[in-house]
Amino acid sequence: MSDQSPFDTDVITLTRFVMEQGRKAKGTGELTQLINSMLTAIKAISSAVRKAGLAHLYGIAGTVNVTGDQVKKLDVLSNEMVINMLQSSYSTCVLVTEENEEAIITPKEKRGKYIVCFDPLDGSSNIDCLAPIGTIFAIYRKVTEDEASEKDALQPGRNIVAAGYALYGSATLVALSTGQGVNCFMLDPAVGEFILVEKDMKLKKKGKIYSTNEGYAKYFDPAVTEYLQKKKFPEDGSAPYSSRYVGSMVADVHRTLAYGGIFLYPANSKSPKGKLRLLYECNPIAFLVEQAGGMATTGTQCVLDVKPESIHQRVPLVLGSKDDVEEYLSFVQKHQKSG
Ligand SMILES: O=P(O)(O)OC[C@H]1O[C@](O)(COP(=O)(O)O)[C@@H](O)[C@@H]1O
Ligand SMILES: [Mg+2]
Ligand SMILES: [Mg+2]
Ligand SMILES: [Mg+2]
Repeated sequence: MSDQSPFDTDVITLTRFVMEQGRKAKGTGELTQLINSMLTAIKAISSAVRKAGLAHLYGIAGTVNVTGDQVKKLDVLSNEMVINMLQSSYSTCVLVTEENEEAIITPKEKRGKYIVCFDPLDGSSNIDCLAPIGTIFAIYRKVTEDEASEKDALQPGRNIVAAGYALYGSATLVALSTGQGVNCFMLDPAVGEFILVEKDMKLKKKGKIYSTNEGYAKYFDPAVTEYLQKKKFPEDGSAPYSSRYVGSMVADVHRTLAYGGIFLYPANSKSPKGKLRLLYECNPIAFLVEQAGGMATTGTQCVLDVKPESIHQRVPLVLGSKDDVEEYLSFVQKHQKSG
């Protein structure tokens, strides 16, 4: 059929893409099953997000989660959806989610070899104002013969087998990497499939946008303050950077991947470890950013090299275009030297 036809009869869906990658890796198909189950949850969350206002799904659920976040109704619904879809894929043994204090051990009869750390709904503070929100996940292989436990999830991000995020924005997009670059797929609601829209996405070496919540400027470390000052008042005659901040990590990260630049959620005097959680926000996102040729650092080491100590631990996060992150690190080093 000519490629001028309006209907692609050989469309690359995410399901097909994952099966082909699994076949190439001569895998058992378990990872394919797992990712496809994650996609089912994402499609269901996308549908719920888009009718939340009509289905009275806005607002708070009335509880606070283990990291002190006020839990929204969509947080709870998304969390249950992901847990149920993943456990019924017969490919998981341990789940870690932002919304459960303890790790969830898959019932023996449904157990597989993968651990999934996920943020079922990212950007909860933006739900009721219709700003973009997302879902984030990282998949690891169980590496010990011990009985499945929370310890299986305490692996450095370098061990990630696959990671991705869904962005519920003007369209629903999934960015996924299984270690061979980042591919982006857009949901075609008419077909209910994610269609490949961008192969092997690469971050620009340097951008023109910085993204951070400047409401914390009073609490910023001097290195952050000086770095941001240089972005606003460059002394080399270059144009100042633009500032963009959605307040949903997935939205701010996807814009950084698409346009280049730098996203910062650093430590500050109020939050000495920053706010974002290592296992289900920083690690999966850092994996994708590195796969797209960018950098993701805590300020003192690559995010993916951090050895996790607890499942909800926070780390400072600065990520984006290599030149921008390296420039930021030069300010951190300068202030470390001057003590
Ligand atoms: O409001 P702040 O302090 O700028 O924090 C915004 C950050 O908090 C988050 O909403 C935290 O994620 P959750 O919504 O999943 O708890 C991130 O998506 C976002 O980057
Ligand atoms: Mg939260
Ligand atoms: Mg989040
Ligand atoms: Mg969340």
